[in-house]
Amino acid sequence: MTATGTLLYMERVSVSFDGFKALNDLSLAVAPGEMRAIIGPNGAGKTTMMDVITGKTRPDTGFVLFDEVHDLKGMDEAAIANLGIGRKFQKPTVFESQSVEDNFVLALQGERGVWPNLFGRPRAREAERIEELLALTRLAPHRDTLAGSLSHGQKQWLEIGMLLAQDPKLLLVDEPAAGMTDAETAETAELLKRIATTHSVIVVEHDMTFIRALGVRVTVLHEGSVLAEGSLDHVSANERVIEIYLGR
Ligand SMILES: Nc1ncnc2c1ncn2[C@@H]1O[C@H](COP(=O)(O)OP(=O)(O)OP(=O)(O)O)[C@@H](O)[C@H]1O
Repeated sequence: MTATGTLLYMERVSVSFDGFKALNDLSLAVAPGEMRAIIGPNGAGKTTMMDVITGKTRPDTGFVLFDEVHDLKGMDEAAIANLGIGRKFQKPTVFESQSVEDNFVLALQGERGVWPNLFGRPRAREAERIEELLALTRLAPHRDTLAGSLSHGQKQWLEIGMLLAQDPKLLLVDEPAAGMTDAETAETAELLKRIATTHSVIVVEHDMTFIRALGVRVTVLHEGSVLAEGSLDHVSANERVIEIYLGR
């Protein structure tokens, strides 16, 4: 593998916790404009991998390069976020007492504080971006609804939209379908597919119906390394993948 032409490039990354290797020589490359699904049994290292990319955990060894030139290993979480890496954690964290639209206003104007945001008139470009985000997330009919009154699925879509307000080059999404109804899960797959037309996305998920709906390249992690990679059909036919999933 080489870093040329990649947006994210990890080479032989290892992370140990008290001698236990959560990541063990992990190598992974994601291309610009690619959506990649990461699967693997509990404890495979999926969360640790996301923590390394976002600077929450420092690798003991290996390279992590963003956009070919930025060495993420030496950067803190804020600097990595500023490079254009956004992360959506499993639990939604929206401003429950604000409307959907005002959540987008706050996300767009993040650093400037709440008062000018909510009481000043949004400028033309901001108003346009809000309409785009409402359309993308299909939340336009709920623009005046308080975020706290949304369904679990709608809150997740709102938060994903809020992350996009910062226009990250790479969006990391952690188990978006957890706790969702089947209809919400299908809608979430469609949302990520729309997002992936203009952003790179890495999504960690256990729900195979959701992974199939995404229709993207899948990386299977096991014991901190890549066990298999390819289409869902390709990795599902792999003997070792079948063994670890069926516990044989
Ligand atoms: N801070 C930590 N200290 C000690 N061990 C840790 C720490 N973080 C993770 N681990 C261990 O590292 C291994 C990998 O954990 P990780 O959370 O990355 O797996 P995962 O694939 O995300 O699992 P899950 O699907 O259950 O979320 C696990 O055995 C876990 O117990």
